[in-house]
Amino acid sequence: MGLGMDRNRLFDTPASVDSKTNKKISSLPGQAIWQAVREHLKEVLSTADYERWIADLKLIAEVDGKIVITARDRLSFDRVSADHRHILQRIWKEHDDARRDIRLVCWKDAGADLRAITEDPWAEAEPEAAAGGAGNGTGGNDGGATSAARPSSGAPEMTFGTLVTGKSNAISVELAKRVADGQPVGTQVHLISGPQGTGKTHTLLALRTRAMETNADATVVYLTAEEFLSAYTDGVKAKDTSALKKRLRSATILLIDDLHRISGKPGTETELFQNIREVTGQGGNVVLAGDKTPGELAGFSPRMMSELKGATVVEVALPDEDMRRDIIRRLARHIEQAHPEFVLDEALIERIHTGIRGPGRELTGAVWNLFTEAGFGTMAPTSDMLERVIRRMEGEVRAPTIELVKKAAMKVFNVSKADLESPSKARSVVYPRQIAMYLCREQTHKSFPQIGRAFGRRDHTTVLYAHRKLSKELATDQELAADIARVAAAILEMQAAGNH
Ligand SMILES: Nc1ncnc2c1ncn2[C@@H]1O[C@H](COP(=O)(O)OP(=O)(O)OP(=O)(O)O)[C@@H](O)[C@H]1O
Repeated sequence: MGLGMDRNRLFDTPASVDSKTNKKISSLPGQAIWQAVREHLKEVLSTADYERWIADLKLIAEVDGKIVITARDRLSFDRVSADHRHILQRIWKEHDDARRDIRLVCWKDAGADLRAITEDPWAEAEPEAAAGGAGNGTGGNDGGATSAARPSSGAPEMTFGTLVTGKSNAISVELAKRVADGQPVGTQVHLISGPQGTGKTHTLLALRTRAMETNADATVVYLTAEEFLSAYTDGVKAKDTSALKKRLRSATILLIDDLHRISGKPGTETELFQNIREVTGQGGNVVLAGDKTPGELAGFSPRMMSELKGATVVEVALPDEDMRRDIIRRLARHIEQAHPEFVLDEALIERIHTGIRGPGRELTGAVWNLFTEAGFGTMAPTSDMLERVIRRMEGEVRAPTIELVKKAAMKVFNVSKADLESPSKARSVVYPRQIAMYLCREQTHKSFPQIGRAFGRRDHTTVLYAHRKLSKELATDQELAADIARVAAAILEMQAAGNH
């Protein structure tokens, strides 16, 4: 895959200086590095995550020494910021001898400085590709496949053959197989619920593959709730949602992933509800997946709740010990077929199982990281390599709580919790509060409204404003950057001391 190639060759164009901001800007820096970074990410992320969130990112410029990578819309910006920013940064630095920092921006919010030096990076995308992403809500079995289902190099396909089954997911797997095979399952709407990373997407995509293999008449449409939301919003803006409706209603099996992500959006939810009704009215099946049971879901309308409560609900739990070992073992064996040097013995498998505390996603992530550490499978993995992977991953994936971020800011700036949550506009309070809000957004994976509520029930726009302001100022304000780093260091220290 040519990793490491061109590491020292930067395709930088001569830098210019923006007269208003005084920032040094050059367009198209390090495209060769970006290519290598994308290949590397393809190896370490799941196929679904890579195709859904990374494949569409564009590197557009270098501004004041930072590499600017842009996401097409707020949805992908938010998701990449929350879930993949750290790994993107780390892998970039591995490939860039200059070890530049990355700045992630949403193209829709990009400032005039960036728009002045680069055209809309997606303008040239061929219509098919542009339509197949998060935009139009397609994703059936007829070639309009959703990004999540596209195969990529390396990772095993998400089928029932590669899904480890045990006590924690036996019922959801059985349900999915029955739906795929067209066997009656009682209701026509089904909800698979369970914690993140436990294989719900894997199950839906496996269902899809099986239905396509066994039933030529089946029309399977898979899309995430966010893709639905985004397609619906685009349709409303264009005053035409008919294409989305037509597509969804053609389904004999409709699969909607990450359902919880549209709770609290009444228009979208009503539209989804009507599509569900339409599919079931024609005798089709709908399988929804999300990280909450109907009882835990908040923010849905009574009509949608009643629909969900009438559904068959199957819960997926965290995998037990044997399943965890099996998830690691199966992926390792899969990689070994293409990379015979990459042999994971039982001791290493055991160490991944004990060292990585998270669910399936983190276990498979650890195997891919070890693969990378072992020269992309060109060397036998060793326990030293694995210890490095575990240290990196466990450091990276443990997000602090909002309360811990507050505590760290209180310690660094010597302010009280009451100050941070108060309406005070004194600079001595506003400054630490904004830094705490900024770090909450960067590190806790919480939404703007959740953070706002935790800071004296403030509106989410206050948090959004603080985050935008600091993100912008950080590029030029060394003192601010140092203060943010001090709070981030205090968070790490407190975590090391067992605080969460
Ligand atoms: N039981 C399992 N067998 C094999 N692989 C698994 C299993 N559980 C999880 N994985 C792997 O972990 C990764 C994450 O799984 P997946 O995306 O399906 O989880 P999820 O429950 O949908 O998560 P989220 O709620 O965050 O969307 C995938 O690469 C998947 O193949």
